[in-house]
Amino acid sequence: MTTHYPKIGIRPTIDGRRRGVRESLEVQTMGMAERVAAFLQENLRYPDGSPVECVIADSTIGGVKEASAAQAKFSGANVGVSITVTPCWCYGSETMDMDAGIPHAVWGFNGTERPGAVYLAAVLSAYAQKGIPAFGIYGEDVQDSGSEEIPADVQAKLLRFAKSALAVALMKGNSYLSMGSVSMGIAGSIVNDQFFQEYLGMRNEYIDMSEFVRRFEEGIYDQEEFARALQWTKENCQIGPDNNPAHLQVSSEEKAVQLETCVKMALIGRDLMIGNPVLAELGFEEEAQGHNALAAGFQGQRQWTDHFPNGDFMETILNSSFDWNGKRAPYILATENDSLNGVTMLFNYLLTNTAQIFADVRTYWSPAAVKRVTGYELQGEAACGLLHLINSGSAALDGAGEQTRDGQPVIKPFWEITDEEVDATLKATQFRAASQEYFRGGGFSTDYLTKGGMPVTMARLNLVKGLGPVLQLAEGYTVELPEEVHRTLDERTDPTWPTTWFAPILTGSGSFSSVYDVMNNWGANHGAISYGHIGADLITLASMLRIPVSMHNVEAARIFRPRVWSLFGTESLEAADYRACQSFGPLY
Ligand SMILES: C[C@H](O)[C@@H](O)[C@@H](O)C(=O)CO
Ligand SMILES: [Mn+2]
Repeated sequence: MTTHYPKIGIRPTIDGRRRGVRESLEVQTMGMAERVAAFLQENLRYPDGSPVECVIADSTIGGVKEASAAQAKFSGANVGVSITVTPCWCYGSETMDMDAGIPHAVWGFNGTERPGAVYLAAVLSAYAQKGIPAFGIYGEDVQDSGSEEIPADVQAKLLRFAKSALAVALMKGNSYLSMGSVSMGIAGSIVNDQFFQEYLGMRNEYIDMSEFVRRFEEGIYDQEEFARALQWTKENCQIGPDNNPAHLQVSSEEKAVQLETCVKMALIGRDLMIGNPVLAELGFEEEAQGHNALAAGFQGQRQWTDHFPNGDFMETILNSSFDWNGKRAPYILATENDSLNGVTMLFNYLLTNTAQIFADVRTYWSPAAVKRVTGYELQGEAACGLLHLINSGSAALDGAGEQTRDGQPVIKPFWEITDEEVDATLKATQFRAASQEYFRGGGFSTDYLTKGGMPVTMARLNLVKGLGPVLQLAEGYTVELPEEVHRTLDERTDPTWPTTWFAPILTGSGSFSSVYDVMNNWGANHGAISYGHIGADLITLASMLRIPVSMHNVEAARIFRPRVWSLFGTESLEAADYRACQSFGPLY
């Protein structure tokens, strides 16, 4: 994984006319750039928790010579995001950033002394004409020329743009690693390399699951870390009751061996993704390199799980914000090698720096069906029905909701999580013998119940022949049911798997007319669930990648796409989005 993170390039553009105009604007223009840089550095962080870095052009940009000097500086500094700021008129196509491979935004100061908005409109039309979509940022209220303030509405747009643009930049050049191949015919695990290459700028790497066996047998893992990891697991991960019928339960000796295999798998899966210098010390220089994977998927079912312990422990631990080495950034690992859900998890993660829940979108429970089965009347956020999100596999432990902010359950970036929250999460989780009928090789599934009341967003990427990738998302809340109601519903499925009860927010139209409609329009068997209402960020990110959004419940006021999208129509934003994405085509 690339550790030299991409930077945000800031370009102060200016009216090139000397002998009065340019001179009078130098301080204000460069000041805008400096204040935007400081603002972004204060508010955005890279996946390792360090503040994002901005690079400001050496001079204000009044013409093409200075534009290319800025370009040269940026290309030597790994700039992956471009923000142009100006309080005044500048020469549109002469000052614009022409790098078509990165996201662009322009903030035109809303003032009266100088025409920043006129430049904004002029340069955005140049971007439109040249096929380089750019985001326009224009404050709603007029500011005085001396104002050093970044108004709240401008701040919100700068953050939404920069967060999404950094996600684009962070993906570029990294890999998705398939560990195994297609799981049980799941289309998302028929990995489409064209999609990764053209839409995400990512490479596809592949290994056969037999590589795990080779590493077990030849001892290609850090033995010291393995001993430490196993001990930590035994001390911290509670083994819950075995739910298998008596004749299928395996002995405790056999379970102990399975647990060792599960822990080894976690070490090996991580090493395959990002490499491990210790392997070089053991004489395995090639293996020490890893696959530069920012995300991965593990096939598991069936060739692996019919014989070996399942991937649940590995998937859960790697996706979580901590392990035996302490708190750390999650690794993004999809169950069943569902690469499209893996990429959705990656989007969610890069926008939030938080661990993700991977789940089957298993059951729509109507109020009537819940009432019939339990006698309970669904209420509150759940009054119109619920989705049961549950899966063997990749739900991060963080999904239990045992972290808090202002007394409310949350999922935080790893650097904000306390030791007490790690403990509470482990105490809220059981590792339960895998269902032997499904998993003949055994293993342990992660069992927790997500705390209610968390704002979350469920998203999913789909591929459609002739159309390409399409994103769908639903903002909503996690729900806490009365204990016996949960138990009755959970026991009808597989109670050894983690459950999240999800109530999407309804808008009364389209796919959000009812909870049933949300379920009925979901594109595949999985969803990626993130803490927070991040639908607007996902929409912005999708537009940068030219991925249309087929269903969402985000109000129009929060939707922020490149300005040129409005030239594809403003009456139906959804239709305009499809036309714009099709017209521009994939980013790479
Ligand atoms: C055990 C089963 O095969 C599950 O893994 C199955 O329901 C899925 O998760 C399919 O995505
Ligand atoms: Mn599944």
